[in-house]
Amino acid sequence: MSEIKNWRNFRLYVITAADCHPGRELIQVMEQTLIGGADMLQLRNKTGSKREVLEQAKALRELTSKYGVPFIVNDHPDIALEAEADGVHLGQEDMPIAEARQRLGSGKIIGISTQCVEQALAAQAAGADYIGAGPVFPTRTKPDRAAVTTEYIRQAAEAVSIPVVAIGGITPDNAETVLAAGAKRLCAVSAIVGSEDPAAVCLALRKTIAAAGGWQKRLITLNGLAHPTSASRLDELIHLLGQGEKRLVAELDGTVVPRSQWARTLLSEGAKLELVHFVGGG
Ligand SMILES: Cc1ncc(COP(=O)(O)OP(=O)(O)O)c(N)n1
Ligand SMILES: Cc1ncsc1CCOP(=O)(O)O
Ligand SMILES: [Mg+2]
Repeated sequence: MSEIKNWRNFRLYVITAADCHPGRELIQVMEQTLIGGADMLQLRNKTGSKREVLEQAKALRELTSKYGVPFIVNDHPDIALEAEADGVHLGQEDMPIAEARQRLGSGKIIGISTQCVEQALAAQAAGADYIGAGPVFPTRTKPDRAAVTTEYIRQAAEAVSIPVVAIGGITPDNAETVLAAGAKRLCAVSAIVGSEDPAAVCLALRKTIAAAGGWQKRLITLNGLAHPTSASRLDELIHLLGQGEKRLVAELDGTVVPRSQWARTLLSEGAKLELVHFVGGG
């Protein structure tokens, strides 16, 4: 089992697809997803050389570490290890779980793609840490795989106790349907990284997940009072409080956080936050 703190609370998983954003840098696009609230990232590069994948993995490792977000490498346990990723994602035709576990050790996350309940149960029994369930809808990102429909999402959510993440053709327009089928976690690729504004799409998906009750609340202390919040970052909380435009000083656990760092500052359970308005002028 993994040692990465609280990673199971993830709700919005984003996977790279460089062909969806020609002319825009991978790292910049993925940073936008983190700013929008992605809380799990995967590097998926099906065409690059191993050297290129390793370079991208190292860069994404550095980026995700800044945001405290788990980072997974698709298909390549060896690259996951070398880049110090948090884990690997494997499909039914990839390396068997037992072999990947042996290579990675117990501290890394192993995710497995599934398309039916038998595969979900087998993955759980073999020690998978989470399963991907999909494609829920037909998708050009994985064109040869038939859609499993939301019926499988319902079945998978019931069948296993490890986290299930719904994937495939998910957009802000159909997310509610997937959540209504029992998904608590969504993964989207083209709808996010192919958008002009990946942060806005992530925020829209997060809102839908939160509205479905799937966004875990943290209990923090705000100006001395208990305050349950669905915000995971300081900027998000301040926005939810309607204070975004105000002149504010934010002190988190005794340290003043400059406004430029609010988007990178995570709120953990039990955090103590003081928000003080300051009045300018003489
Ligand atoms: C979260 C998640 N779910 C499913 C997949 C697909 O993995 P796989 O079936 O091995 O197909 P490729 O992605 O390797 O083409 C995934 N990568 N991530
Ligand atoms: C990698 C993968 N595995 C199942 S569906 C899928 C692709 C999902 O991409 P999109 O969100 O663009 O449909
Ligand atoms: Mg694979």
